Amino acid sequence: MFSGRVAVVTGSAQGLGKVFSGVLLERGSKVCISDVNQSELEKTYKEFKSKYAENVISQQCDVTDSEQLKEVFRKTKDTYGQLDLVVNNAGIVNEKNWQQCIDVNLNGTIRGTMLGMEYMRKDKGGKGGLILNMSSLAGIFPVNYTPAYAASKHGVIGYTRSWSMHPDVVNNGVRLVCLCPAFVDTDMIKMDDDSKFVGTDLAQQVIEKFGIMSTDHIIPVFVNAIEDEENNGSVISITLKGANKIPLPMP
Ligand SMILES: NC(=O)C1=CN([C@@H]2O[C@H](COP(=O)(O)OP(=O)(O)OC[C@H]3O[C@@H](n4cnc5c(N)ncnc54)[C@H](O)[C@@H]3O)[C@@H](O)[C@H]2O)C=CC1
Ligand SMILES: CCCCCC(=O)/C=C/C=C\C=C\C=C\[C@@H](O)[C@@H](O)CCCC(=O)O
Repeated sequence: MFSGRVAVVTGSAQGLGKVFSGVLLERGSKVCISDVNQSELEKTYKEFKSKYAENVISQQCDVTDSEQLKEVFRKTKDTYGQLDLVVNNAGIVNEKNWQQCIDVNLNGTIRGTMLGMEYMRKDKGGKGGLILNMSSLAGIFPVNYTPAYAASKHGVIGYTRSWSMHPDVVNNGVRLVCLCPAFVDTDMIKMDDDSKFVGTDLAQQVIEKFGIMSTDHIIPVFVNAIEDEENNGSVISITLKGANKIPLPMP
């Protein structure tokens, strides 16, 4: 299932993207890691390269820049000859610069999804594959201290679910899944920047309510989404209590 498969993971210099890339490499996949943060990307690349040799390549990429993202896909296909998995993981929280928040989280995911379909659809020369989009519990619940972030993550769910129901996509072997974790122990949830939230105290209260998961807690759900080839269109919440498929709301 993993051995010999080829993946692109955005925002993979650190945090969940780095963990996901490590999981794929450990299981024998080939991975193109990419991130806007060149210095962190370089460090992660060196770390992975020493363990996984030619199974890892790296390409700096800001997901708000279509040409840079296209280059990630081009380089991956040129190097490994195929593409089987796209993890649209790059994300930020920034309520002051809400435009950037939407552009990275939602538009970046849309760009990566469109490229993923272009490279993996059977009618376009691909072999089918999985597009795994990172949403959040903030894509399911309203979040009063991060409205733009919540909007971006609600958008990721709507976008992913919509394509997963398109016959041209389903019939050409591409499936799409959304992961929606609660708080995970990465730099994203650090209270280190006033521009992140509208009300750090409100954020703290909700973090206390949900608790903080280790990145390890997300791995089995990530692995299962890849292994379960019947899984298309799922939106999976992940909290300390476990993982659940969120049913479609009925009007
Ligand atoms: N940490 C958490 O509590 C949760 C995180 N998520 C989502 O998981 C994903 C990963 O987040 P974390 O690892 O927690 O955060 P993180 O802050 O540790 O990592 C995010 C990575 O994305 C990169 N990035 C930011 N802007 C970018 C851009 N324009 N282009 C390319 N890369 C860019 C960063 O440089 C960083 O390496 C995000 O989409 C986030 O919204 C979802 C739910 C909970
Ligand atoms: C603080 C960093 C945010 C970015 C990381 C992230 O995506 C984490 C999100 C985690 C969970 C958010 C959930 C918020 C829910 C509440 O706003 C509330 O509406 C839930 C009410 C549920 C209930 O009443 O039981």
